[in-house]
Amino acid sequence: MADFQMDPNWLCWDPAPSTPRFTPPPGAVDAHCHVFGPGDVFPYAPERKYTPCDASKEQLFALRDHLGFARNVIVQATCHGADNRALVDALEASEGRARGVATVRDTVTDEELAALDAAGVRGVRFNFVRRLVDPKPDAYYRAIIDRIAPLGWHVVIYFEAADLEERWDFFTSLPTTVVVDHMGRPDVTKPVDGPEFGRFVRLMAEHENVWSKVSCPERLSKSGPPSYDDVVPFARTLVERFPDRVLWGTDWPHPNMTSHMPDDGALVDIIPRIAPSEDLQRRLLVDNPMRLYWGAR
Ligand SMILES: O=C(O)/C=C(\CC(=O)C(=O)O)C(=O)O
Repeated sequence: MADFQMDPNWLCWDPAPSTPRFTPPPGAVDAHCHVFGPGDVFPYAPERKYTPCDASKEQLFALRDHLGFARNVIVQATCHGADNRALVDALEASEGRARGVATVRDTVTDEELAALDAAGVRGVRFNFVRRLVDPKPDAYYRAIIDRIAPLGWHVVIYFEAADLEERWDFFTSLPTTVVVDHMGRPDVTKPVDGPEFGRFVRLMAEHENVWSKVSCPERLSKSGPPSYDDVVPFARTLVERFPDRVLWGTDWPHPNMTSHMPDDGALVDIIPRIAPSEDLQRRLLVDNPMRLYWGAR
């Protein structure tokens, strides 16, 4: 039995989040969350850059119900590397109420891809954040795309704002639907109509296959909890400009937070501030994730 110790000073998820004042529409999807271990059942990957606090599927599903959501999209995190067993276990236990985004290597077999697909995986994640992974050359990712595109899967990319200029040609050449995590991690102390976020808006404006998760105010904010006021204009800009290509997620269990651990109920209460009408809320929380993760391929 593996005996994992979470990193020193690791902030564990909030065991008693508040009940949100905002009621998500029926069928709402938390489209960005993770399961971690438990490490003694699903060991963390040897190549990981952090060892988290365990966060099980049962705990995720309890949070889903507490926050008033119907479904989850569970995203493979780097602490599990390309070992998707914890993810698949959660998908299979979800009774069809969860879909997954996996991490695979370029050596993945067709049988492995078919098994992931049968479990409910609908995309792969490419992570370019250097504190989490050692990014690979573009050709490595292209080889994977050639394998997953026939399945109708999409690609989730996670990068820092500075990477967008450097990898622009690669990101804009991807042939599948591309979902960007956490709005491309803008520096929210810069103006929402300035050149840095302008580049991200241009990415979405010029490339209709690019979607964004309007998630992670707790990671991006400098003004802090519970209202995360400085992040709201960035997320709202994307929701209003691209209402059919945005997704929202809790990011539970909030790995690698160092400033504070968010109250998941307070995160849900930000939704009506970034999606002010019922129509925008329904597209963000129901229509868009259902089309991408539960729709016909
Ligand atoms: O949970 C997230 O989306 C963000 C993460 C963790 C992560 O992406 C990973 O481990 O794969 C982060 O910024 O540390």
